[in-house]
This record gives sequence, structure tokens and C-alpha cells, in this order.
Amino acid sequence: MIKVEGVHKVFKVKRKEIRALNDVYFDVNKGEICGLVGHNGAGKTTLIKILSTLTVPDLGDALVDGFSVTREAKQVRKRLGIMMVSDRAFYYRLTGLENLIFFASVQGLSLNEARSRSKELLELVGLYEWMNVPYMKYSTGMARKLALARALITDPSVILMDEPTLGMDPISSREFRRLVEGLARSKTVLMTSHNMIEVEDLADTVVILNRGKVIAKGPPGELKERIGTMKLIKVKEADPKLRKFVVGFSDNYFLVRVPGNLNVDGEEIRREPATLEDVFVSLTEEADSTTNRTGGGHRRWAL
Ligand SMILES: Nc1ncnc2c1ncn2[C@@H]1O[C@H](COP(=O)(O)OP(=O)(O)OP(=O)(O)O)[C@@H](O)[C@H]1O
Repeated sequence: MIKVEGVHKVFKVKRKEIRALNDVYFDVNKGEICGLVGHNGAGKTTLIKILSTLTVPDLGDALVDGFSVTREAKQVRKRLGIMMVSDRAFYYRLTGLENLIFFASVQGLSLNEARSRSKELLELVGLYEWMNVPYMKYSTGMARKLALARALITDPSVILMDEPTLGMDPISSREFRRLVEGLARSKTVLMTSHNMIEVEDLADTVVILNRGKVIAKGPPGELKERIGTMKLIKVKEADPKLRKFVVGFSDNYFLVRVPGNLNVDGEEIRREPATLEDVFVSLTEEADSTTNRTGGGHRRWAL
């Protein structure tokens, strides 16, 4: 399991302070997949780095299977599988199998163990037939599967994934999600994503970060119930306050999709149940407008 307990992180850039994480609390239980979502710069990667023991929090702590990331980093690392989405994660000229054998050897497995573990993992992620093909010939979907296999070498109990399906086509992405779903039954998974359809499909719980703060957490269904119904409205005026809700334009009107309880002048077209994307848009908008009202915000409205 993962327990994040009051984590703060501030970066100093040219005497300016960037508050990347501000008193973040949440738990992910064993057998659960947690989707960590937020705008660009909301603090997701910083949190993943703290859990991976690559960055130290300024205040607070996080536990990975009961071990503290600040005081027991070595124990934490033994329990973690980190799926990196980077072009530099593998050697281009080596095959998928050779790459995995290399990384398994680095993790301390003997050559024989490394070979059999690598083949087992290639089978698990559906790359067995491609194991002797050089990595440079892998598609994005195959490269992601290999990255997942690499994260699983030590059979970790907790898996961290930063935007694992970035750049994948819808079919490969769906296939990948089913793979993660199967794995998650015996593990704890924390993944970041900008793809709300994916998070809605996969996550048991969702944590929404906004400017370093948790503004909502819970199962997707509960979060959607909080927003309830959305309404589609044709509006004539380009009201800057509705910027985030605009879903379409035409010559003489804007189409906005707003929470059912928001009063907006215009012609209502229809009502629909809220999706996770609606939850994200509505709650981050609410949090930002509260911050702006109290003078703490810096993001400006503009249509
Ligand atoms: N090493 C660093 N030095 C200075 N500022 C940093 C550093 N790492 C992150 N930040 C800043 O901290 C904030 C949070 O960044 P972070 O990368 O965690 O966001 P994110 O939610 O992962 O964004 P994205 O979705 O774009 O990946 C941003 O304002 C970012 O510019």
C-alpha cells in the first residue's frame, strides 16, 4: 500500500518559490489502482519522484508498504517497480529480451535467472514473439509493454507509472489497461494520466491535484455523483468565466458544457450525466476561482 502523509515540496528558482506540493494526503490500498490527475505543473511527477525516493519532501512523509521514503529509502526501493516512459529507457540496438536480461542482471539476478524471468515477463506483457526483435523496431505500444515488463523484474508490490499510455493508439492503450488491471489484483498501482477516459476505465480511486493541493479524491463513481448532471448550452457572449467549459464554436454562438447547478444565460440543448472529465474541469475551475477570489491565484481568464 501507499500512504502519503502531509507532503510539501517547494522548488526555488532564481529566488522565486514554486510550491509543487502543498500538504498532500491520500492512501492507496493493496489491490487498488489509483489515478493521479491534474493540470500540467500540478505536482504529479514531483509526487511520483518523492515516492520513488528520487526527491525528498520538505515536510511530511510517504509510506510504501509501511516503509518511509525519507527514512527507509532502501526498503522502499526494494518494493517499488517504476515504469518510466522515456525513449532513453532501453538500448536501441539490443532486442527486447537482451534489454530485459541486462536490466535484470543489474538488479542482481544471475544470468540464468535473468533469462528465465525476462522470458516470463515478455510472455506476460504479450511480447514473447517479439523478444528477438531490436528495440528500435518496437512500436510505441510495444515499447510501453517492455517498460512495464522492466518495472516488474523484481516482482514489486507497488507499481508507479507516470503517464504510461502517452502516445499509444486507442487499441494498444486499451490492451495495456487490461494488462495493468490483471496485475493490480495482487499489487498497489499509482498512475498519473491526462486521459480521463483511461482513468475512469481503470482507476478504483482518483486523486485530483490542483496547484500542488488535493482538491478531491474518491472512486470515479462517487466523484461523478458529486457533480451530477451537466448541461449543454448555446451562449452568445464569450464570457471569460466559462472558458474552461467551452466544447464547441460556431459563427454566432459558443457551446458550453457546465454543471447542472450553474446559472448560465443561453439556450439549453440537453442534459447528460457527468463524466470524470466533467468532474476534473468543474472542480479545478471551482478551486481556481476560489483562489483567484482570495487573491492567491496567478492564472488569468482568457477566451
Ligand atoms: N526540479 C525542479 N526545479 C524547479 N521547479 C520544478 C522542478 N520540478 C518541478 N518543478 C515545478 O514544480 C511544479 C510541479 O511540477 P510537476 O512536474 O510535478 O507537475 P506535473 O503535474 O507532473 O506536470 P505535467 O503534467 O506537465 O507533467 C511545476 O511548476 C514545475 O515547473
